[in-house]
Amino acid sequence: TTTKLLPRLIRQSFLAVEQSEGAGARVRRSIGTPKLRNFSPFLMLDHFSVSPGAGFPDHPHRGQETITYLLHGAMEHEDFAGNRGRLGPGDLQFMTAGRGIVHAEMPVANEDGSPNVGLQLWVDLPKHLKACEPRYRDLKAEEVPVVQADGGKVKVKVISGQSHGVDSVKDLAYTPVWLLDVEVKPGGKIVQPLPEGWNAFAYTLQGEVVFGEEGGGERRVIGEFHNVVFGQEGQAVYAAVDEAAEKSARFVLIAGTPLEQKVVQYGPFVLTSQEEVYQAFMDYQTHSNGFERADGWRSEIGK
Ligand SMILES: Nc1ccc(F)c(C(=O)c2c[nH]c3ncc(Cl)cc23)c1F
Ligand SMILES: [Fe+3]
Repeated sequence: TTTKLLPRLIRQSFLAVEQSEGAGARVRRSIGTPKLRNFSPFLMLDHFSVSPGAGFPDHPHRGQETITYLLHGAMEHEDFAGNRGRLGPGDLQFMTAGRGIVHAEMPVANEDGSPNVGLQLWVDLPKHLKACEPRYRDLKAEEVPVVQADGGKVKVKVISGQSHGVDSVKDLAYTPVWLLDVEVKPGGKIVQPLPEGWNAFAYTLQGEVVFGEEGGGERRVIGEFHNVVFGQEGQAVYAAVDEAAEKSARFVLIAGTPLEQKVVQYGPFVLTSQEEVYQAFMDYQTHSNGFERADGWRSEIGK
């Protein structure tokens, strides 16, 4: 007999509302708005849509990690250290800004003129790593293990963490984070254990998902572009798709260790005190303490 896993209960769920960001880009921000702050280690989640002519031209980061996941199309990135690359469909980039990065993130034209769509998650860095050297970890779509379950009705891309006994590639981000991309066909269901005590949420990308345990506590039917925040108690997230649903559902399930530290944020500068945020702003203006290479630098792609 398999021991039944205690369900994580839903703390809140809400629709992510579209807003402008960068230069002409559109994002559905579901973490980093008044609806959901103080959700350590998560600082921001943007579901972005961007076409050529728009983008995220030259801008700085300090004190956080960004995880960019391309869902459709491609994005180019270029930073002040000469790093340059392209993320295609299903690819990810784990960028540790640490003491300072200045870069641009711009869309690539798609033949059919469709926008480039993806997720960018900002994760707080532990205080002792906020001044670390910047680092990139690229994860190509083909490096992401995929596991099937529930007779093929469930498919999980194990981007980071573990699902149904399959482990992801290791050591992608400094702050421990699980990132699972889950697709459930009509009539399918999944019980996904998550590390106990971690903060966890789901963001729905397509279709309708029923979160909550059958015959157990509360169950909620969630449509697309919603953020579902789970309580820290419990061992697993229960999700299912109605047998009669017209199409499969897809959501990312994300969990991370809460960091016991203050979050003081001014845009892309995320530190633990007001003084350090002021210092970040000054360093960026004076090209100091990690922003030296910003002096006179302009990206090719962000022009
Ligand atoms: N104004 C402003 C200030 C600081 C930033 F970091 C950004 C920024 O780069 C992004 C914010 N959401 C994003 N989603 C996806 C991607 Cl690829 C980039 C971003 C930005 F736009
Ligand atoms: Fe950026």
